[in-house]
Amino acid sequence: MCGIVALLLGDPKATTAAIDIHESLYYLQHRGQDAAGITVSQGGRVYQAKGNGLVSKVMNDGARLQQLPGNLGIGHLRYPTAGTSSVSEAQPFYVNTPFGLCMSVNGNLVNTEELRRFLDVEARRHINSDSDSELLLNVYAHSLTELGKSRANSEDIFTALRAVYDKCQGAFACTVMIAGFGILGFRDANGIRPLCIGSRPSATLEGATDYFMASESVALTQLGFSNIRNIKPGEAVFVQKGCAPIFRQVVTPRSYSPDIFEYVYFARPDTVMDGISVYRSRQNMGIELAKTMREVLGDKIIDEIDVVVPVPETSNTSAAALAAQLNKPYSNGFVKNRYVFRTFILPNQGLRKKSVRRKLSPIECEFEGRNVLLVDDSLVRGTTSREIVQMVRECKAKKVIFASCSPKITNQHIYGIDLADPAELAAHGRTTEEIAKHIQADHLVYLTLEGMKAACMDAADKDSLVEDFEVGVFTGKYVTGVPEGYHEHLSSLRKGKKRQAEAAGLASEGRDESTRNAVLVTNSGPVNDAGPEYREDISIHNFATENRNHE
Ligand SMILES: O=P(O)(O)OC[C@H]1O[C@H](OP(=O)(O)OP(=O)(O)O)[C@H](O)[C@@H]1O
Ligand SMILES: NC(=O)CC[C@H](N)C(=O)O
Ligand SMILES: [Mg+2]
Repeated sequence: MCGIVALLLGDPKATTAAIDIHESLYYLQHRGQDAAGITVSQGGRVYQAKGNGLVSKVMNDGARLQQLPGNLGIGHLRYPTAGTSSVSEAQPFYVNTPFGLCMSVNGNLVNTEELRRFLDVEARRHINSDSDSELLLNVYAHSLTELGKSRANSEDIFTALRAVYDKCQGAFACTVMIAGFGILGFRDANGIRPLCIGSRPSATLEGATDYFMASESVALTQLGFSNIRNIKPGEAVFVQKGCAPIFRQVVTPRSYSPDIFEYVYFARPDTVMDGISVYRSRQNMGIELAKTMREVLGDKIIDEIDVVVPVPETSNTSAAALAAQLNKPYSNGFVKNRYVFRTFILPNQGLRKKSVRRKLSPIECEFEGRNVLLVDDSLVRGTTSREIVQMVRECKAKKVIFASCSPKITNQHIYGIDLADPAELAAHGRTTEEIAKHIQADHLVYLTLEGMKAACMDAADKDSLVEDFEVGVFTGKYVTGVPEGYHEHLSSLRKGKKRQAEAAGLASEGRDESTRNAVLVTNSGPVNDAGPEYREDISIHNFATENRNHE
């Protein structure tokens, strides 16, 4: 679930867009820890720095910003869902034809094979990586080229987008920079992935306005932007140098169904997404979960609970509300190591496992001799819950009850969160009792899907247009539908990649990710690194290009 941004400074002489973009990426780091990148433009020339790692590492604590002059630009934080973790798939992507186009994508496409064939055979564009985002950029670039203009106007920018909506199936929110011209943002026709825009007065040119787009409102508010407006499903916004933004409904919206996973896990609590406060939605989930627990477990078991403990960090908000609703003491019984990041979005299972203990440690006296209720936002592979329950038992708790703010996760997430092969999900083929046994809890309670949806809807402000939520991970029904054989295709890609990694001896658990190469690309397109690729899941092999015969 990547983070994307775009900025246009109102002062045409300004050169500091990269400084603000860099700053904003710190507020979105939780959306992707694998790679980061910034691309800016000055006088029509494109400058770019990207690589594997956190923003601070890639930008060398800001030292690289000196090489990034410009008054407009885009940024990206990557959490891979397609292709590999290779640095050649770090974003933004750049293509020189037409006009110098750069793109940052949050999302995932489900018809990549078809797009690859189209780009190879019909559009005759070379694709240099396994990333689905590179495909999306090239579909747009091809469509813009087909207009046959040597200079584009804002109308052309929107017209060319129609092909993206026609051809690309899946979920996407994108920011684009057209070198020296302006910034563009657009969102899929169901509004699955988020994007918003805001403005602030220019600090250096009186009367001028800066415009900024980002995945989450927190990045805007922290940088002094206000008048925040969500881009609607199927809508685009273009901000040309020196002009006010133009909003355009490119295609008819199919629905307004944001991904519910943003609210339960992904987004920061200080974000308001599509008119719904993430913080309030999590509080409501806690309240709903308390009610469900009473229904499922009965008063006796609830009365015996001595303490409610969140599994930091995302569940803190829900757990506090749940404790208040049950009238039970709340304790921060786990200490979160502030130097360890999100474990779920780490790229392999060995790292995830190791990270849980490194990240969370129990305060023994908060558990000893007590009936403990542990609350987490989600139970996906069960990596966290198994370790945590074990730790609480080591602290001599009397009883361990586990409660999840999400319903059972039984299906793949196909729109930008790399959940796992369904067979790796804790709930795969198991009843609730069997899952409780698997994580060694005495009882396990899940929030219902209706409860979770209601919790989010009840947190909506009066202007929110959200109609429903994308909940395919819980139901197996996805708002866009998927091409026939897609799940089997994903599964065989995963297996192939795993076999490849094992054969190369690279699948060892807990391998140090810092051995990956990082490069600084300035004013250039995607570059293939020679570094090891040992991500254990999806890799899409570029058969089309490989088999191309020029004779
Ligand atoms: O069942 P699992 O496969 O372990 O996945 C679920 C866990 O992963 C996430 O935590 P994470 O450490 O990523 O982030 P957080 O600090 O925001 O809670 C999530 O909040 C759950 O705790
Ligand atoms: N999490 C995301 O939004 C991923 C974007 C894109 N599919 C990639 O793998 O790079
Ligand atoms: Mg967590």
